[in-house]
Amino acid sequence: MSITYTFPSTDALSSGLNDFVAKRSSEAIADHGAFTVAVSGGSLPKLLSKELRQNPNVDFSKWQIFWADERCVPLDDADSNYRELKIQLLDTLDSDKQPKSYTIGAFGKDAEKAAVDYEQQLKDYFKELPAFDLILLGMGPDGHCCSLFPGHPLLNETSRWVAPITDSPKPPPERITLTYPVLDNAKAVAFVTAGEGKQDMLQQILEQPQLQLPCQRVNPKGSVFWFVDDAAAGKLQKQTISKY
Ligand SMILES: O=C1O[C@H](COP(=O)(O)O)[C@@H](O)[C@H](O)[C@H]1O
Repeated sequence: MSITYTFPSTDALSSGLNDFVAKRSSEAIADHGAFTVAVSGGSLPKLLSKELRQNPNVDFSKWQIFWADERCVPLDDADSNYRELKIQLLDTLDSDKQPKSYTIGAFGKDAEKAAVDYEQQLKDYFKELPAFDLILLGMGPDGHCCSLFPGHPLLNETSRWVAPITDSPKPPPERITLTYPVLDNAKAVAFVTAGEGKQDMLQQILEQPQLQLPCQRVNPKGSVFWFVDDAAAGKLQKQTISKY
């Protein structure tokens, strides 16, 4: 099942996302004592954190945060997906509210070593194929999500949970990414995208399923949600959209 929610502005989008994530977090913590979430980079950390960081009802200390993809750079590098979430969310939380963050190891540009190490971190926590409570994904202007790019052989990876990529068309070239076996085993996946620059790609992804772009190939056991602003939704047919 896929549901698309649109919002009149990016502030309203952040607000809707805050409600949604807070509810998912509370339900997961009530059910099994933790909220396992995989977070993307790009524009997502800012859209996610704007309201969420001030939400007193979210028990961040029970969050287990993994990254949907990460660039093979130091954690304090401007390209680090971890760094962006740290700035937008983690640094704003009190020390007793800090989540557990599972960051990429320090292997320089060695994406293979980083992927093996990150998969082991997932295995140590989940013991079996991860069933994330929520995976939060962005949508690149070419339809990529995580570091799964159109036409790339990694789209066909079926055994690794975390794969290396050394030829990412978007810099930096060396990255690691969750693979479809993990994405498709999630309890819920939420795509978040905003801005007029995403209009054409969003229309293709939601209304031209035959294209089989990376975002369209995400087919989890749980539901898929799209959180988009009106600017990005400008070319969608009305029946594609639901009210939040
Ligand atoms: O490189 C990446 O890009 C995508 C999309 O980013 P956006 O800025 O267009 O939202 C992001 O989801 C991914 O995590 C990141 O590594």
